[in-house]
Amino acid sequence: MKIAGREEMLEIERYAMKEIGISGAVLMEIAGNQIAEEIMRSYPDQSVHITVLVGSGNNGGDGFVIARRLFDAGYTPDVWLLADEEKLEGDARTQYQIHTRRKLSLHLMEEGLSSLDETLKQSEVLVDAMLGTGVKGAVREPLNQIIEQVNSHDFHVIAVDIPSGLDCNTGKVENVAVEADETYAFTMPKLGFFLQDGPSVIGNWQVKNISVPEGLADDLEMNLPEVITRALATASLPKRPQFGHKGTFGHALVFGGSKPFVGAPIYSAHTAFHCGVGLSTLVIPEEVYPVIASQNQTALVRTLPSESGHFTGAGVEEALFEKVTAVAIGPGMGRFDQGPELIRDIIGHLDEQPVVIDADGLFHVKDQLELLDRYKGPVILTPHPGEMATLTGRSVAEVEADRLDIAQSFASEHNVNLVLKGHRTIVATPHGTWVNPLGNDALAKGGSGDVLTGMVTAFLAQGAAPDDAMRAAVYLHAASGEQAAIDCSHYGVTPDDIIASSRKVLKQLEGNG
Ligand SMILES: NC(=O)C1=CN([C@@H]2O[C@H](COP(=O)(O)OP(=O)(O)OC[C@H]3O[C@@H](n4cnc5c(N)ncnc54)[C@H](O)[C@@H]3O)[C@@H](O)[C@H]2O)[C@@H](O)CC1
Ligand SMILES: [K+]
Repeated sequence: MKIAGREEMLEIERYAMKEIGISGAVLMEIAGNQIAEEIMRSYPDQSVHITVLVGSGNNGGDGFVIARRLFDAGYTPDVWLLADEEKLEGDARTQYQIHTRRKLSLHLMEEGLSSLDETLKQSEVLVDAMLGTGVKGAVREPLNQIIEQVNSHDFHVIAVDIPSGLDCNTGKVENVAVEADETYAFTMPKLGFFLQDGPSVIGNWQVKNISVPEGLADDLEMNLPEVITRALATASLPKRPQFGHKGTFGHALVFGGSKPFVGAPIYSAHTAFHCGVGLSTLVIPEEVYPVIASQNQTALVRTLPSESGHFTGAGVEEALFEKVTAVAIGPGMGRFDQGPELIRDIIGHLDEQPVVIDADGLFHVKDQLELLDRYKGPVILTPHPGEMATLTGRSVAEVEADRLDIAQSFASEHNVNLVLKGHRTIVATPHGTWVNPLGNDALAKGGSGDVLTGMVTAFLAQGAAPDDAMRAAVYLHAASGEQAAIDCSHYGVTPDDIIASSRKVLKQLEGNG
């Protein structure tokens, strides 16, 4: 499922109209019909009090269609035109004329905001057709006040295409936006659904096909980001030959650990094991061996010389003699003077196997990014926004405000594969971008990132291509967090619960495949 920004959506719709020949009025009719049908399905009782708020642009035009279809089906919605009727243009004007010529009831702004508030107080369902993809900047008077009124009421809010006030491209809410329970997006979800404030205002979202198939984006040679759907995540999992032996399923190696962080590498190595690798090996500083050995049952363990609880940088060659098929560097590694050299040394000794760099591994690599482009095998980086800020020399706020572009350009510039973690995690390669639609607060805990590293490394070790491994891992990780929150509460989820839930989720995905 592709994701569009404002300009791409306009170009695709223009193409559908001009080159394919479906008129804007037809598109609007289909769009409005689709949402009216959803409302009628959810609310079969025609006495339900529905209010439709209609704005001045084409989003408002959709609102007129929804209202007309509801009237036709025996409902009696309150329809409010929140714009000067003289200024309506194009298809929206046509819909307004159909509405008034049909003598369907319509409230105008002259009736006053207090009268509108009276209507809102009695409403059970609110259809938000005020502003769509065309919103620019902060919402102006009086719509900003109306949106605040809408948000203060407790009815079911259905947003047409996008909640009014949410920026389609950036996901930013400048001053105010409708807080929707349901958003029905036409043709494709919009970028803003996944960025900044978007996830907190869109509610549950669904795409409605209005006879503009997303495939038109390919005709126009657009390289759009895609949603990691359940089907895509399933298809991205490595295939498992039924008669394979443990050598078939790869060997994951996790370089990490230090005196303050003994749990991190264990989480990564255990996760790899739970996600299908034949063998999982921990490479740790020898001083932490007793603690790690006492907590670890699944992974093989190798130790390297250490000093003050960290690797000294010596002995890398010995740790890599196994038939390793993927390497993770960083979980719990900490910061120490020899870190950059250690990373160089590990990468220098690898034989084109995929390498995942996370946590302080990213800190040690930040001043030698050329190393990544030079390496002949695939490189996967899994930064959270703070680590991404370190890698790019920006502030966390700058990274968060421009996640998608920053991830895309970093991946292309350094020829790496990137998982930019966050509430809606982004996967970027030099060739494509994907957005994970899942994830919750249960994942926001120390150790959760180490689990994700273990998942990516596991799938790479089993032979998945980097984009497949990243998509499968971020989806599995987030779905496991959601599952764990159901089983253990949002407060109580630990990394071990995420690992345990990942088996449930993998079982469901296996069943789908
Ligand atoms: N283009 C098409 O073919 C189709 C468009 N559709 C609908 O059209 C929408 C886009 O329509 P438009 O491009 O007309 O734009 P919108 O209807 O989203 O908004 C444009 C109107 O909002 C006003 N406006 C913009 N920024 C504002 C602000 N900050 N404060 C207050 N008012 C503001 C503008 O003056 C303009 O009148 C989509 O979201 C979708 O709902 C659908 O009907 C399907 C077909
Ligand atoms: K809207």
